[in-house]
Amino acid sequence: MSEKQGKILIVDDDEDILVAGKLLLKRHYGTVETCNNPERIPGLLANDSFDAILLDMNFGPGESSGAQGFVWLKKILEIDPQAVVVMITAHGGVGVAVEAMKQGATDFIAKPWQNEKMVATLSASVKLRQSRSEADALKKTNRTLAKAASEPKQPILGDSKPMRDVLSMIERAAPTDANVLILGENGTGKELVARELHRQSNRADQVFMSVDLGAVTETLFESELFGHKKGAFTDAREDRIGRLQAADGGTLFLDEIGNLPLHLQAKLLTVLEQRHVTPVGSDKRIPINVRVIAATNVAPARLRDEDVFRQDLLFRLNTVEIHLPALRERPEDIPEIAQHYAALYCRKYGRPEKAFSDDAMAAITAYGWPGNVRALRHAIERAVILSETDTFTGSDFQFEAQPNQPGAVAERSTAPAPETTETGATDDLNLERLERGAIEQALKKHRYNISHAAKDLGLTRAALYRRMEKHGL
Ligand SMILES: Nc1ncnc2c1ncn2[C@@H]1O[C@H](COP(=O)(O)OP(=O)(O)OP(=O)(O)O)[C@@H](O)[C@H]1O
Repeated sequence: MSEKQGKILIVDDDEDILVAGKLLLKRHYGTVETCNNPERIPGLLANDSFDAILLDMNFGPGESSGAQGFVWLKKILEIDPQAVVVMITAHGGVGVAVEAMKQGATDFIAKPWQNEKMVATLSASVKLRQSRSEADALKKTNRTLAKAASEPKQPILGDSKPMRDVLSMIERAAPTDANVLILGENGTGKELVARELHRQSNRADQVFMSVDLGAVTETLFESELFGHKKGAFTDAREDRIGRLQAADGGTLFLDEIGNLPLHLQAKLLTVLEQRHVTPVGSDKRIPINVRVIAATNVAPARLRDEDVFRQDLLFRLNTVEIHLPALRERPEDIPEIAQHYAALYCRKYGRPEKAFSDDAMAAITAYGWPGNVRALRHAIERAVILSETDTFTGSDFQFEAQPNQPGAVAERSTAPAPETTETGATDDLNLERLERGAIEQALKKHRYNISHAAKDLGLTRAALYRRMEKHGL
């Protein structure tokens, strides 16, 4: 907004002041309204929004205590807490003006005023109003976005005993603000559970901020989490708010916490203990109020090894621990999950809904699903796209051989493994197939630990997930 467009209100019972003020300010602002009776203020504010209000401290002959000014200042701020009010004081009434500022006035002008001083004060006040309005609008947008983001997009499916226990833990832990550590293999639904904890918590209309610690590089860890000041390092071209500060008031989800190197674990612990962050290059400590939910696929026994994970950090994170069972430990949940995602993808791809033949359901229920629910979901999506029959049959699903897995089903893969020569080099130079082969190999090598497989392949976890989806893995 340029100053020419601003809207100013002058409230004073002295007509001369009103005329002089209007004449002066008209040159700088789009609208200047005047009012000689403060009783009209509520009516004016009900119909209009002003960028600044000039308010006299005293109304009526002989008044000099400023009492009425305080009354009307309070009233204005009740009607519009973002209002910017500049008090007009009698010469020598500085003490009263200072008291008015303590009570919420933005500034004051002493009568008789100097024109330049009046214009400068009003200009600063209008800018303040503008930034207050912007901050207010941003807060409202944030709240709406946070609410939309925490709407339940995906139900947590499964009615097996272990899943009923998980749901009951969520219900009990969610409203308490206690830190929660979620443990489970890749694809078991850890992030889904974290979002559900947030959704059922008292912070549900605040932000849910997710940080994938497996994807944050060591060099950028502090800047990403704690923020930085402009100029703190070569690439710091402007101030940046860290993820922890951005999560203020809401829930901070620390995913892949088990992948954090020990020295960074120490830094994270300090911040969580002291409940404030200091951006890189700044000496200002910023208080933060976050509920921490962390997740990892690292096995509990390994997490309790102090050479791998700081035990003081573990104790800070695991006030409540939720263990997500692998899908092979609850095969009775598979039909419900399969049917849910089949219906979802049939709708998404505009296919008529399809049932599962008995042999198809038996095959997917018997399979060990090393990639857990995520892999089952992808298998269903692929079957929806490729299946040409009225019902899903066993041949619509491809399973990897799992020799050591109870319940493993026949091996069948769409892409034949690239043939290797005696030297171990491959003759098949088709890039797509090579990529698929390398990903399959890495996943098997790391027992479907996505972070480790991604690292081995030189990819981020997100990039690996995208490629797994592309190849239907
Ligand atoms: N119980 C469940 N019901 C429905 N969908 C589920 C369930 N568990 C997981 N999923 C789905 O599986 C996919 C993976 O879930 P999610 O990302 O929460 O797993 P994760 O354990 O956090 O995985 P990772 O450790 O690899 O990050 C998502 O698409 C999610 O919707």
